[in-house]
Amino acid sequence: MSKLVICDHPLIQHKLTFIRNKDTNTKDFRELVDEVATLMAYEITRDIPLETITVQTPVAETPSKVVSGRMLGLVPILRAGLGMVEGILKLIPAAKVGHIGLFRDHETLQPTEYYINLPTDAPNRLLVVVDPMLATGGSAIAAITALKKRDCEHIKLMCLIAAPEGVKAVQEAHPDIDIYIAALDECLNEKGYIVPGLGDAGDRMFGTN
Ligand SMILES: O=P(O)(O)OC[C@H]1O[C@H](OP(=O)(O)OP(=O)(O)O)[C@H](O)[C@@H]1O
Ligand SMILES: O=c1cc[nH]c(=O)[nH]1
Ligand SMILES: [Mg+2]
Repeated sequence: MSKLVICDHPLIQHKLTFIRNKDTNTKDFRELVDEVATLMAYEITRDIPLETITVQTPVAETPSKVVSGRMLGLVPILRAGLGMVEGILKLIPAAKVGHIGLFRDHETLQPTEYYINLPTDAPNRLLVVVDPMLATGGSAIAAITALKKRDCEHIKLMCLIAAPEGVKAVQEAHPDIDIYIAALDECLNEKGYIVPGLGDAGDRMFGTN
C-alpha cells in the first residue's frame, strides 16, 4: 500500500489558515498557495537519491552529495494545479512540466479530460501530479490513469487539502501511488466540496466564480 504523508509543518499550517479564509483575496491566495507548494516540495523530494562527488572547498577536497537518478516532472491538473507549479520550480528549476486539463461536472462530479500535453521523456521521469484539492478523487485518479496509459510508472500525488473519501478512492484505484497532502479534512458535502476546505480552488486562484 502507498504512503499518505501529511506535511503539517507549522509554517504550512499557518499559511493554510489564510488560504482557507474566505476573505483572503485572489492575489494573497495565489501567493500563499505558491509558498505552501515550495514548502511541500521539500517533503516530496525527501527520498530522492543522492550520489557522492568530490568537491574542492577553499580549504580541502571533500566527498559531498548531489542529487542523482530520475529527473522530475510536474503535472498540474488544470486549472487550479497551475498555482502550485512555480513554487515547486523554485526548488527544482530543472523539472519539466506537463499539463492535464480536467473539469469536474457539477452534477455528476465526474471528471472530463479536455487537454493533455506531457514532456516526451515523461516515462523516464518521476512525475508529481499537483492539484490543491483531492475531493472525490475522480480527477486525481483520471490524471494518474492518463499518465499510466502513456507508460509513466513513477508517480506521486501532491495536494493541499484532501477529503478522506478522496484519499481512499485514490489508494484503491492506484495503490502504488504515494500521496502528499498538507491537511486531511473532515468530509465532502452534498455538492462534493471539501468540508471545511477552501471553496473552489480554481475560482479562488483565478478570480472567477
Ligand atoms: O477530487 P475531485 O472530486 O475530482 O475534485 C477535485 C477537482 O476539482 C477541482 O477542479 P475543477 O473541476 O473545479 O476544475 P477547475 O480547476 O478548472 O476549477 C480541483 O482543482 C480538482 O481538480
Ligand atoms: O472543495 C472542493 C472540491 C473540489 N474542487 C474544489 O475546488 N474544491
Ligand atoms: Mg473549480
